[in-house]
Amino acid sequence: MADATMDRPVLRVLSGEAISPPPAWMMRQAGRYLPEYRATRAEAGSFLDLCYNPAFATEVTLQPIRRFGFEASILFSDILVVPHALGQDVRFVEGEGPRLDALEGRAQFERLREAGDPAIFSHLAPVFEAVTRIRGALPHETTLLGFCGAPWTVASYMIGGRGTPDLAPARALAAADPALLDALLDRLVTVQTEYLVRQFRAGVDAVQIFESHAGVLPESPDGDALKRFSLGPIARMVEGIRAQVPQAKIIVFARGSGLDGHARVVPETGADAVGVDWGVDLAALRARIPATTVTQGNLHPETLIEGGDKLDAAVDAILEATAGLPHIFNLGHGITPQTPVAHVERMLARLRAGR
Ligand SMILES: Cc1c2[nH]c(c1CCC(=O)O)Cc1[nH]c(c(CCC(=O)O)c1C)Cc1[nH]c(c(CCC(=O)O)c1C)Cc1[nH]c(c(C)c1CCC(=O)O)C2
Repeated sequence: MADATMDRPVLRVLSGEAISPPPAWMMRQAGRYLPEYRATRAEAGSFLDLCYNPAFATEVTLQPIRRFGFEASILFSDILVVPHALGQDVRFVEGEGPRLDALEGRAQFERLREAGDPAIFSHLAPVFEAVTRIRGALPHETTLLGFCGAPWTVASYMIGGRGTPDLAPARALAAADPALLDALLDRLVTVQTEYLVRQFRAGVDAVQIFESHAGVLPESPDGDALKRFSLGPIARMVEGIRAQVPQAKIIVFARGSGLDGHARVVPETGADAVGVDWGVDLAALRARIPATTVTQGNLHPETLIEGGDKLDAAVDAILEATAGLPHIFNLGHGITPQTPVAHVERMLARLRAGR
């Protein structure tokens, strides 16, 4: 492990080292903007068939590494395989996104698998198999990232049955039956702690926890909803993972939590790095947090679509805001299907110009 850490630039940054230019990867780097992804996806069948087939999942994970030589590779899967493993029906509707059988109250909660049910991890076995294959196929110096969704983000999909802009169903359940929401969050903390531990045992070098819905939370009686519903449950996962994998490197991406929320991520969760969304002023965040804190991300996915001089300037601004500081280059949210591949190449050329 110690040797691999020294050889893998992303792991070195996660240990606190500033590298210039910073190592790079992109959220959703295996996805529909790549023709080779669309071809494999067509061959695999449905999106979930792709996720649960270790050979196909390995192939699409490696595609962006072959094409662009990113310094990190992220396991190809989805945050919603966990509700699926808990026994909830999950489908991906073409052009519309995920659909789950909404968890509206106690009756549906009682039907979910209990945290200790071995069927949960036999359902997820193809994910661990994919991790081991990917690690075996990646260049030695490429960091392999595992991931899962944060408890609140996953719970909001389980309750709403789909992505909704205001998360009204999840917030309504929180108001009507707060104990039920707590029970659901607890189950997700327990199951996903073990899920990430098993990803480490299968071969990932680090993990990212995606709190995509940190910007929309229920009311909390103590006025600190971010702690109660998001950072608190994530902190319990971080502690649980480290109890079993002491050297585990963990990135937390709390999208929509604002400058204050981003500044709280590392101190309040114990994570090694904070993922920065595109809405946050990176220079202002860096001025607020200790120089030793590791940051990642921030490039607006729309700027990548736009390309040209604006893209160059945005890359330069990120380099300037993080000069001499530990930073991993990334977007501030996932790359979208309409992004031209040539713009990704331009972004990397600008970034690597000084190398
Ligand atoms: C909220 C969320 C989901 N999934 C994920 C999140 C958190 C990050 C974020 O906020 O975007 C995380 C995710 N989803 C996917 C990955 C794979 C690794 C990667 O390359 O980043 C990761 C890390 C593949 C995917 N997950 C999905 C796709 C597109 C599906 C396809 O190929 O048809 C991919 C490549 C589908 C998905 N999955 C999800 C949604 C809302 C959608 C539909 C949106 C869309 O269609 O782009 C749930």
